[in-house]
Amino acid sequence: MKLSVVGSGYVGTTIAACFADLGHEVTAIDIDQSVVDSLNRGEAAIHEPGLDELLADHVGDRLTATTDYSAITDTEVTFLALPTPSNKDGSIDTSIILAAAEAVGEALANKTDRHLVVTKSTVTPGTTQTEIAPAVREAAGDRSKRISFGMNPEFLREGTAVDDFLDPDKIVLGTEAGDEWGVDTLDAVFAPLVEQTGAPVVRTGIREAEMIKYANNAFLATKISLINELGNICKEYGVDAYEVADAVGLDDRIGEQFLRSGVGWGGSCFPKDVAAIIAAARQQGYEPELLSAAVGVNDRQPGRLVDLLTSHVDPAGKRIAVLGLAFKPDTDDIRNSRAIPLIQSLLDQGASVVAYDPVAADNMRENYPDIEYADSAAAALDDADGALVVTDWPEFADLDGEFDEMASPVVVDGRRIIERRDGIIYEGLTW
Ligand SMILES: NC(=O)C1=CN([C@@H]2O[C@H](COP(=O)(O)OP(=O)(O)OC[C@H]3O[C@@H](n4cnc5c(N)ncnc54)[C@H](O)[C@@H]3O)[C@@H](O)[C@H]2O)C=CC1
Ligand SMILES: O=C(O)[C@H]1O[C@H](OP(=O)(O)OP(=O)(O)OC[C@H]2O[C@@H](n3ccc(=O)[nH]c3=O)[C@H](O)[C@@H]2O)[C@H](O)[C@@H](O)[C@@H]1O
Repeated sequence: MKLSVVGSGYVGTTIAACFADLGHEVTAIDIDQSVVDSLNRGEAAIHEPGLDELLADHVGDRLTATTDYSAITDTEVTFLALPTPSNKDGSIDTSIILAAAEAVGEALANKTDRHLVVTKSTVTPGTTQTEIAPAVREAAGDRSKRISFGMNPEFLREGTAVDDFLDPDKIVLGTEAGDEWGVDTLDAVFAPLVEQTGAPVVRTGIREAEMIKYANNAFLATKISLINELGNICKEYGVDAYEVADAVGLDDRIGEQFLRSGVGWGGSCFPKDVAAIIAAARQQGYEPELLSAAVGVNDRQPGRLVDLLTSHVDPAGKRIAVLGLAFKPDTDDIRNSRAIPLIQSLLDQGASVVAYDPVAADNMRENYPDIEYADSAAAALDDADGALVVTDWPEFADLDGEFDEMASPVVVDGRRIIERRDGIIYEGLTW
């Protein structure tokens, strides 16, 4: 099939490359010329394992990128993979996706055949039908009756995006009631993936599909906050939260995943999506107490990490190493990284911060141009009076003699990645 994907960020680039890999002909559309140029060279503008290999296989053949929306008219289905950032009150800002929807509608005004527009972005229940569809339809004018709408939430994780997309736990396809053509068309897009993986397909309504995405992320974020709360209690007792979580996770009803306690959840989605569903619930007149508490626990964890450091060393005027800047390993994404409140708190207390991350330093430099960025964990630790471990990059597990070079070897681990060892003062956040 011929598909177009509007927005070539983490989700758009991944799904465009994966759809091409599944045999579809894909046109990626982005407003940013440099993103388009980079894609057409076969290079992703983002760091995501396996993506460049897929691009190398398919760019110039089944995958091309352009800034020209008119390319949509030559495709059957358009996926909208645009950002849906937070407004101040936590609700989603739909201005970017609506601008794209309008541009899609303008292009479709020149198409005679039927077309399916699918929301891939995370949007609160009702957004596709009450905002996106009207924006497309108004711009498409007379042709608007030939346009169907769908919602296909994305569950991929950054760092494992390609594997997650090509081996999903589930595929959720939301369409409008009675729109058989829409159902069949969306089914056809995913048929090669279903054939390849046997993944279960959930066929549902558009609002249900929108809500499933929020329920999924709210559940996972709350699960982490719950294990963090329990971990904080474990720390008070001197009990190892990881031993507790390992045992608790053996209960099939709980499951072993997402029970790693520590400095909390960051990234572009959990914070934004939990805030959005809280705001949306409030708009409906419901006050979601548990989700607000999950955010509260998460917001508190970085402060607890700094408190553990200050219980051993006063950061004022001291050189403090921050190991890990990305919100999780295998990505250069620093959006809502726990490193941000940590660095800020250290600077507020007068510390001289030296940060290290294998791939995310350049992104953090935009937020904090004036702190020192080391080329290696060893260089960051050299002569440091304390170290905070923020991201569980596997290379940190190999650190050993590097700690001997610290001026005062206080290591506070927010991710359980460093081994407790002789010669260092080691504090785990929840163990
Ligand atoms: N990042 C992730 O892991 C996941 C994100 N999502 C959701 O997917 C959506 C997209 O997120 P990301 O891919 O992370 O965003 P992103 O910020 O990485 O990429 C967005 C892209 O859209 C482009 N763009 C902006 N305005 C445009 C326009 N009018 N026309 C064409 N292109 C335009 C930008 O230049 C950028 O390349 C969001 O709703 C997010 O919540 C869902 C699952 C996973
Ligand atoms: O909607 C999204 O964008 C995506 O959000 C998350 O994916 P992602 O944010 O890429 O990363 P995760 O692996 O879920 O980690 C999120 C945060 O939780 C933290 N985390 C994760 C697991 C855990 O046990 N403990 C923990 O603190 C990570 O360090 C990270 O800061 C979801 O896992 C994806 O299913 C979803 O598609």
